Amino acid sequence: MYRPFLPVTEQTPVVTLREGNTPLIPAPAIAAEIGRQVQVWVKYDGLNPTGSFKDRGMTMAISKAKEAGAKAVICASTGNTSAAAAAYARRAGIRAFVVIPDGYVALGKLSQALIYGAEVLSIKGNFDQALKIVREMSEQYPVTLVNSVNPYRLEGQKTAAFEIVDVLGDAPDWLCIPVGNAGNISAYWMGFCQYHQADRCTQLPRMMGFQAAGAAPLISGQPVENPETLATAIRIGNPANWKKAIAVRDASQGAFNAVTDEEILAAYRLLASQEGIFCEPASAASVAGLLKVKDQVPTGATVVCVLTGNGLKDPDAAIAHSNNPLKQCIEPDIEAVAIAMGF
Ligand SMILES: N[C@@H](CCOP(=O)(O)O)C(=O)O
Repeated sequence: MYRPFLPVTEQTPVVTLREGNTPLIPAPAIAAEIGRQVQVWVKYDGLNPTGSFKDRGMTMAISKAKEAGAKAVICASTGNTSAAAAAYARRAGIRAFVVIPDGYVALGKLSQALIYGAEVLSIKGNFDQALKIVREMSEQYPVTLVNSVNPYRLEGQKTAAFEIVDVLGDAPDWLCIPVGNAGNISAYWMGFCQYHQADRCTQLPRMMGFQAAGAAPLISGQPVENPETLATAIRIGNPANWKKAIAVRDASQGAFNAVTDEEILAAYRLLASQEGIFCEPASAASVAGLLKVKDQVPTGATVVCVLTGNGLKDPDAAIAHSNNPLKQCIEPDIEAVAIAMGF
């Protein structure tokens, strides 16, 4: 459907798992927190084949790598990129190497990379150090880099913007999005701009980017040497797409803000308990950010919050931060269960 907007030809061996076409879901509970007839939607990209938005970019990056004859791909990852790279490389019959920060990749993501057959190397360092290594590796060895510095990644990821316009009939007034390595905000903007040029929408959104307070280089203006946040997907201190993201913010008259881990967790719980939507913690930064700046939302505005990854990616976070304690060790009879249920 979006082929005319993508750099593919008849010769491109398209490697796909039928990614994209994810739901744009109304979020009335979040809208009620803001009031003033503001409409809030969430773009739930956690419903992609490997559970995150990375699949949109990886179908393009791996297809183009295969077209160019690559035999191996490499990425640094906080988890989602590694899962997507591993799955699409397997589908293409290409080797995948992933370099991850030891101890900071959520369980679901690590298990995905392993079961898809990636060769996983965990370093005693953070994501920024891992990215530096894989960039150098791709310059010195026959491996194609599939992080978001690969331009085909952003080409694929821009399709999420097309889908939003196709559902809403126009671009939203605001797009709220988590910012880690800052590729996705750049991809969305490219998508909105291309659709605008093609007369598919009449306006462009303000791009509102949100980083975790402990990993907020785009807000402080300085790289963060030791980024820290429970939102491990955006635990990045020196984003590869830094300059692009600043250009997007300025061109869209948008803004970047930081949200604390407590604000992220409050939004994470709100999404699950009020909207029935289970995303990973980093995804909830978009909603946490919207709620933080809610007084700035124009009356009657349409706002889309991007939810980048599925909650099942990080089951430890859900168990640790749920308000609902597990009622354990109940005797196996109906009376004991009824009492535990409060009847
Ligand atoms: N959160 C990311 C970090 C790498 O981002 P990328 O978009 O440059 O691949 C991940 O999932 O690894």
